[in-house]
Amino acid sequence: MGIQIAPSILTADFARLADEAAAVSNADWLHVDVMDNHFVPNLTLGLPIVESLAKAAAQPLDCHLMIEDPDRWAPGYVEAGASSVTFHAEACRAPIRTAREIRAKGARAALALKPATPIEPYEDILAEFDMILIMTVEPGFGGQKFLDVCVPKIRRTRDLIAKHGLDLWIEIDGGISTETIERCAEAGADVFVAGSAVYNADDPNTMVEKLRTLAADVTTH
Ligand SMILES: O=C(CO)[C@H](O)[C@H](O)COP(=O)(O)O
Repeated sequence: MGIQIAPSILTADFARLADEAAAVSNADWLHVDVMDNHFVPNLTLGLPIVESLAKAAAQPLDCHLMIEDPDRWAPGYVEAGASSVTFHAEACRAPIRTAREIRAKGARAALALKPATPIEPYEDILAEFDMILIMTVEPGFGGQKFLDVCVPKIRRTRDLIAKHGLDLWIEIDGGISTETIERCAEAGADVFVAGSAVYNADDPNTMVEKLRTLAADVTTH
């Protein structure tokens, strides 16, 4: 699939979401951060807005659930129109069942890891997923500083995927900019979430292309 850029609408104007989606028309995905004020200390949006955005946006929706009890809610996001649904390892009670439900409904299933959560305990269930999302900030807010300490986990995840001969994408989320994207791409990431770097840029579409080029130039896997 190559390098993919997923602008996060967390930094967009929530009153103009359709226009904000159109402003990143050359992005591969629209990244939608669903926060419940329990799993993370912030509250954003839920199923009704995802359902409307799925109809209004040209890009497929990449829904990142930062919520408690994703086992209950995740399949509903596929029904609402998400093409990829990510839930957190730290919040999920039945990751295999939930991933299978997401896939059975026709979307890609992804497992997210907070910065202090290792990938190794999930090695045996990697094949249940289409993507691993590695957080490079503590989840909850846009505009935070990239955590360099997460980069070795990207490399270890890429090695585990190769060891098992799988075809998973690795998505990176948090503090991604022209300053930080190359070290993540070098380590093996291929899907890049960027909120403030894209939506605070003078021209969001130009920034999407700049990020894509920087990552593609250093990708080796
Ligand atoms: O999941 C998130 C926060 O929990 C956001 O997607 C992420 O932080 C993107 O924002 P930025 O690129 O500004 O860091």
